[in-house]
Parts: sequence; C-alpha cells; structure tokens
Amino acid sequence: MLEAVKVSENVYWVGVNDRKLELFENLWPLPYGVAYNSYIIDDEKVTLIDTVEEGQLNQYMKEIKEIIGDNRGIDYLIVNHMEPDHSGLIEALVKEFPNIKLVGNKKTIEMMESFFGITNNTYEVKEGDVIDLGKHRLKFYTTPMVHWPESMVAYEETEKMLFSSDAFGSFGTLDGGIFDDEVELDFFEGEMRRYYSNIVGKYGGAVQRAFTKLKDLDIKRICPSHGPIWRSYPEKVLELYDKWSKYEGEEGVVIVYGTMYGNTAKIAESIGRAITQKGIKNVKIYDASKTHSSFIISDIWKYKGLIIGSSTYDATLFPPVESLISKLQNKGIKNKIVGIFGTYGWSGGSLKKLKEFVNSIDCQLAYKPLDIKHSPNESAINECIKLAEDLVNRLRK
Ligand SMILES: Cc1cc2nc3c(=O)[nH]c(=O)nc-3n(C[C@H](O)[C@H](O)[C@H](O)COP(=O)(O)O)c2cc1C
Repeated sequence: MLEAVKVSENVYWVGVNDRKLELFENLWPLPYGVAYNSYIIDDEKVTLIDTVEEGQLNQYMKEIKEIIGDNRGIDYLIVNHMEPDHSGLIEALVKEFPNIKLVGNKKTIEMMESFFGITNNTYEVKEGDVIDLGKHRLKFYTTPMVHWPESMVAYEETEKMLFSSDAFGSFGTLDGGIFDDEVELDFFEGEMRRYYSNIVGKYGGAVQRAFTKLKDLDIKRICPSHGPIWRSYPEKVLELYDKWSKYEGEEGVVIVYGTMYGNTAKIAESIGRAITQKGIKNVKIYDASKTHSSFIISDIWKYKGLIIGSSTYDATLFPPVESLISKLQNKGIKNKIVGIFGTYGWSGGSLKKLKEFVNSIDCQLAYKPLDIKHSPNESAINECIKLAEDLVNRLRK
C-alpha cells in the first residue's frame, strides 16, 4: 500500500487524478488530465478541505479511511468552492459521516441548499472567522469571483498554509510528483496559465482584490484544488498570478488566422517573419481551425502582441476565428497591442467584424486594419511588413 501523502506532520493530501475526462467544464481539453486535490487536517477536530469530482468516490473514500481509520469520523468539511469538481462528494460524505459540519460562507450555504437540498449541519463563517481544530487554526477569507461568487480560501495559521481553492490551480495530473519541487515546473507553469486564462481569466480585477486582502499573510505553502502543492516556490505562483491578473504580457506575439485555402495563412507567415526579423524571438503562429482555443488563449495571455487574420466566409468571419474572438471578448482581454487583417474575394466582411472586435476591447491597435483581396500581392505584403514593424515598435515602447 502506498504511504499517505503528507503535506506536513498532520496534514495530508487526499487528491485523485482524472485521466479519463476529455474536456474540463465540457469545454477545455485535458490532454494531460487533471488532479482534484482535497486535504485532511488530522487534529483534535478532524477536518477535510473540499471534496473531489463525483465519479472519484471509491478512491477518495479509500484514501480518507487510510488516514483516519475505520472508527473515526470527520468533524468539519470546509467547502471553499461549490463548483461540482470540488463539491461533487458532499452528499456522499454526509451519508458516510452523518455528524460532519459543513463549513461555508452565506453564499456557499445557499448553494448547498440549491445544489443538494442540504440544510442541516451547516456552519456559517464570515470574513476573518477562525475555527480552532486543536493545534491548527483555520481563518477564512472570501475571495468573491475568483472565480465564483462564493469562492473562499482558508489560511492555516500555525503552519502558514493557504488552502487556496481554484486559485493557483493548474491542469495536468500529479504523476507521482505532488509538490512543486518534485515536478517539471515549466510544464506546470504552462498548464497553470492555461487554467488561469481559460477558467479564472475573466476575473482579473477580483484576483487583484483578493491579493490586496491577503497581502499581509505569511504564506509558506499554497495548497490549491488542482495541480501541485507549492511548498518550495510559493512566491513564484504569487508572482505569476499577479502578472496574469494585471493582463501584463511578456515580449512576444501570437498570430492567429482562419483560412480555407491558404492565402490568409501565407499573410500570417510573412508577418511572423517580419516580426522575427525585427528581433522578437517569441512568435507563435496558430491556425484557429487546428489548435483548440484553450491553448491559443493561454499564449495570448502570455504575450503582449496579438495579430488576428481571417478570411471572409459567407460575408463574415471564418467561424473558428469568430468563436475565438467571442471567447476573448468574454474573458475581457485587455492591455494588448493588436493588429488585424482580413481577406476576401468580392464584397468582404471579415475585416469589419475584426474592427468591431478591436473597438470592443481595451487594447491598442497596431498600424491599421488591412483588407487583402484573394492572394496577397507585393504591395499587400509590404503593408503587412509595416504592420509587423509598427507592432514591434509599440511592443518595445
Ligand atoms: C466557402 C467560401 C465562402 C466565401 N465567402 C465570401 C464572402 O462572403 N465574401 C467575400 O468577399 N469572399 C468570400 N469568399 C472568398 C474568400 O474570403 C477569399 O477567397 C479569401 O482570399 C480566402 O482566403 P483563404 O485562402 O485564406 O481561405 C469565400 C470563399 C469561400 C471558399
């Protein structure tokens, strides 16, 4: 039998890996799976922090029983977040441990009733309330809209651990390595950014407000609900979240295009080449039909420059580009330098929509919108080079 994973002397990780699920929220691809993390504090009051996804019942109960044994109960379940991948086993826990107290804020408790009809044994905590577990003390902070209205984090004062719920979480299963110093950090930084940009990204302002609220806490470990536990480099993820939630991009450009027959792709390639010749090394070119928007959005979050090109399809945008920009609008993308170009065959249409998009977001337009008929001729390519140069100049300002 594998040894239980200790986060510290009496705190255990009781997470499960999910390698079966194709799409997170039935929307975002999981090529590397996802882990649902839950934690036990084995103190005078035995406390569980969040549960896991509904389908993981057997494995999860087994892990809990291995730590607490068959004859002990659980005193508290801290419900930091009601999204089903964490609240999925609340009913099963209530059945198994009928005396368990369900700890949440006012909104959590309302949600528990509307999700499961649960009204008994709830324990409401307010901002800054503390629950004494014996050696450990949990203090609660609400973090509204990071990324649901009831979202909350629990700070353990004795060992200075932050149970951060979905904040600082990442996609990717925990393949043996559970802690940041046991895993490939670059991989998890990428999957954390994809999780942030896809799931939390719309709520940068709320993340910044949470930062202000938690800024005086001494945080030694961050225990999120997905991905590795940060015990060696907690400051690294705090820094990344701060940057991403301020929409601060690095020097680099994402070029994304929608094409049927390759003309729009050809233009994207020539812009990419011109940008690189101006000395920018981080240039990523994506075909919106091929790469899932989840990955494109993640790179858009990473870099400061963005160029979008679309052929005209039935008088409007090529559908995969339309879908991508609607997600970007919804996520409130801002603070980018954006170039746009359209291609068309007769009366056009894609560029008009791209202009509407740029006008709807809080971003700087590079050079001017370019409309190119069918295949790009020499003068069109020259205009594209000017777009590339202007974008690079703005990136470096
Ligand atoms: C299915 C289809 C629909 C199109 N619809 C329009 C249109 O409504 N208006 C227009 O001006 N051009 C239209 N075009 C022309 C393309 O936008 C134009 O040929 C463009 O250069 C194609 O770029 P691509 O080679 O990157 O696919 C259409 C082309 C196709 C194949």
